Amino acid sequence: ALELQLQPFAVLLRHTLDQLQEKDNASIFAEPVSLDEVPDYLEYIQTPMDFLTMRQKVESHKYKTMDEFELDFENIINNCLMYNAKDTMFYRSATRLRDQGGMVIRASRRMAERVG
Ligand SMILES: CC(=O)c1c[nH]c2ccccc12
Repeated sequence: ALELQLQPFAVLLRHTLDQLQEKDNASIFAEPVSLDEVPDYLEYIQTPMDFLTMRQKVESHKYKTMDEFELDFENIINNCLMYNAKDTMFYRSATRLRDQGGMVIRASRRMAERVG
């Protein structure tokens, strides 16, 4: 497809994002944490991140490398591990997403090297 020629990296990141979001089956990372629901969130979390924001960054070509993309993904995880207590579904979902997502990103890195 023409798109693959013009923006192979964006296609790869979009596909990677789709695979990462499949691991978030409760969709707790799908959108920014609501500051209405969680008014104290920004007292604890300096750089909020979520999959919707990442998707917008992919579409606007904000990610130049897989490292930048992975930093935002790690941010989603670490924010959740910091804000939520260990005995919560949120905390456990973050550790599971970290483990399962790690494999997804490693595979995408290898693909990026090939497309490189
Ligand atoms: C990802 C995350 O931490 C959250 C996602 N939704 C939430 C609602 C209340 C408190 C935390 C959250």
